[in-house]
Amino acid sequence: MTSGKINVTVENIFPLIKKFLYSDHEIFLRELISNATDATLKLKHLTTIGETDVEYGNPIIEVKIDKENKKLHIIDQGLGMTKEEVEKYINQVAFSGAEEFLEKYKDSAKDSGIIGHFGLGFYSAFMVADKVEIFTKSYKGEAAAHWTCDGSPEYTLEACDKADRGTEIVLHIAEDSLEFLEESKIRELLVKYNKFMPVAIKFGTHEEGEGDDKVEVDTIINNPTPAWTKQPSELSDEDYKNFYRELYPTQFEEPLFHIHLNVDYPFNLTGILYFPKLSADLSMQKDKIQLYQNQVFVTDNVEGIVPDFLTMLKGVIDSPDIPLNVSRSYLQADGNVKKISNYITRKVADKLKSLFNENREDFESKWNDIKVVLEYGMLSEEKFYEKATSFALYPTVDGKYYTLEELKEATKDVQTDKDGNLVILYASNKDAQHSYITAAQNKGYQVVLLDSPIVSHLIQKLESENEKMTFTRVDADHINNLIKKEEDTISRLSEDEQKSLQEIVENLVPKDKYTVKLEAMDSADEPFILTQPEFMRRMKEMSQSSGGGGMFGMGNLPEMYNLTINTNSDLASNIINNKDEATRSESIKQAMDLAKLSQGLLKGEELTAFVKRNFNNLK
Ligand SMILES: Nc1ncnc2c1ncn2[C@@H]1O[C@H](COP(=O)(O)OP(=O)(O)OP(=O)(O)O)[C@@H](O)[C@H]1O
Repeated sequence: MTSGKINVTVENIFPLIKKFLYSDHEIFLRELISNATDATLKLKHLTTIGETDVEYGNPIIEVKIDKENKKLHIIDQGLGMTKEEVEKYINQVAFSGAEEFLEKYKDSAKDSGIIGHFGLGFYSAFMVADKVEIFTKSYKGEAAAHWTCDGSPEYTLEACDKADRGTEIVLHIAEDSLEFLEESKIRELLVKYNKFMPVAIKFGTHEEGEGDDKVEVDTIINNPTPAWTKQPSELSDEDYKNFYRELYPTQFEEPLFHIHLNVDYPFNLTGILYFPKLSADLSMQKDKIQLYQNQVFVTDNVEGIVPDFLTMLKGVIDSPDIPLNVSRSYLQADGNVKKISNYITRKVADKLKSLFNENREDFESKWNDIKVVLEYGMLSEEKFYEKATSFALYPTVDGKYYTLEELKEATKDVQTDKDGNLVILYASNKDAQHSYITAAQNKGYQVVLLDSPIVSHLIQKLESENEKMTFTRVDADHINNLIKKEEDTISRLSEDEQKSLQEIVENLVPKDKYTVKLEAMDSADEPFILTQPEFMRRMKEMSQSSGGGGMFGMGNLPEMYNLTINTNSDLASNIINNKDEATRSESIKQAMDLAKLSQGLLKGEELTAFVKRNFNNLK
């Protein structure tokens, strides 16, 4: 028997490990199963390259709870360790055997999927155990070894009579960590971290079959070959959908489509991303993208790794090239991570483009479910904006879908104003802006429906990228003024009459809310029209959706409206010709209320008074 001191510079490293190594104590199980997986895959590798002729067979890893004795066992059938190796790999903390193995078998081991490289994983066992034992027998056939350590730097190492190849780690669970002896807790951790690890993991048994045929079989908690580890050519649409269900068993909605990521140079990354149907409440997206390293779950916080606008997607990414245990700001500065993020953006854009090209009708039918993500991407990632010009869609209120180029082509003849600007008309709400939409359609204009929350920002961007093109909401002005053409209708009222009409109305409506304008329009057009100018409204919307105090301090701007009076309407003539001030005021009030009503602005007390007054008039 040997005994000695574990070779560390700090006298007692274990309290430190316990406190600081990982804030999450539960990851000890992930670390130990990773070691067991590594040991198994290393043996597989050695048999593949003919270094050993031991029978590899069908090895599994077993996790066993011994509640009575407060022990947790992790047993593998991997390559095991000789006494010297325990000495070297376990006693020399922070000397990682995985790295040495990879160094030695550099070229051939690259694709073997070996996980460990920090060299502290094993010691995370002391976060939950006050004593740890290792029983291990090397594939080399030497006598088995038994190592014991009670959390102080002293250990013992002696021979033992373990007969089978492999390693058994026994954790004597500490009093403050007894939860790790609960079956439900261990199952939860296995499912969280090891659901897709590459070696089968047994946790308990269950019965299968009926009656006399009933047999007890091992319960394997993982799928060692998840879809993302396969080639896209091996997978059908149904396989991708099944994998989605495997990832999110409580999710009933099917994904809209998937993107298979697969690259090994200049960094290694595999994965499958899914476009989910987004719920209206984006903050509700609770099933997030999961990050794995060689099939070991790491985190579902992929901020900084996946571009912001894609964090609403679901699925997995697996990359050994993402540095872990580092701060998020470091991540963002890491060159590899930036490349990974760019690659993901590009793949997503390419996939969208091919979906658009291959089946445009289908793509159009999905547009409403994906547009928020894409529009957000166009705003936040310049590269994505460039690619998206070929597939971003602008649906009209009557269900036609145009790309921006097609929209320009379809509208340029009728919607170019006298200064040569193409005016794209849009609505944000089909019902609320119904009368304006109809008026525009009657003129032969196309009205696109842009109703995502960030639309004001998007059209600002589109205007700055496209010369001589502006967006105007259908209700931003009277139909005749939306697209200013060179045609002046003659006014029925003389200049003097117009002046006095303006004065009469201005005296009756609050000046700080309404700007009164006279306009000679078709006599059949509405006599009083309220509109909110595009610029004012858009600035207000943008400052609201940017949060905080608002862009340019415009968050608190009062609502300002243009009140346009149609000087060719009968009502305008009546007001001028009516010399009785009381009835004149009454008809102006009535007209004002009707104009407000059509904008949805007549509310509360005003609405009650309006309804009452009109009923009275019917008496
Ligand atoms: N179950 C096991 N079977 C065989 N060797 C093992 C086993 N567990 C640990 N070892 C050996 O001990 C070494 C140290 O393990 P440890 O977990 O501390 O570091 P690592 O796995 O190399 O890196 P990481 O910190 O990323 O886990 C391993 O590299 C391996 O050589």
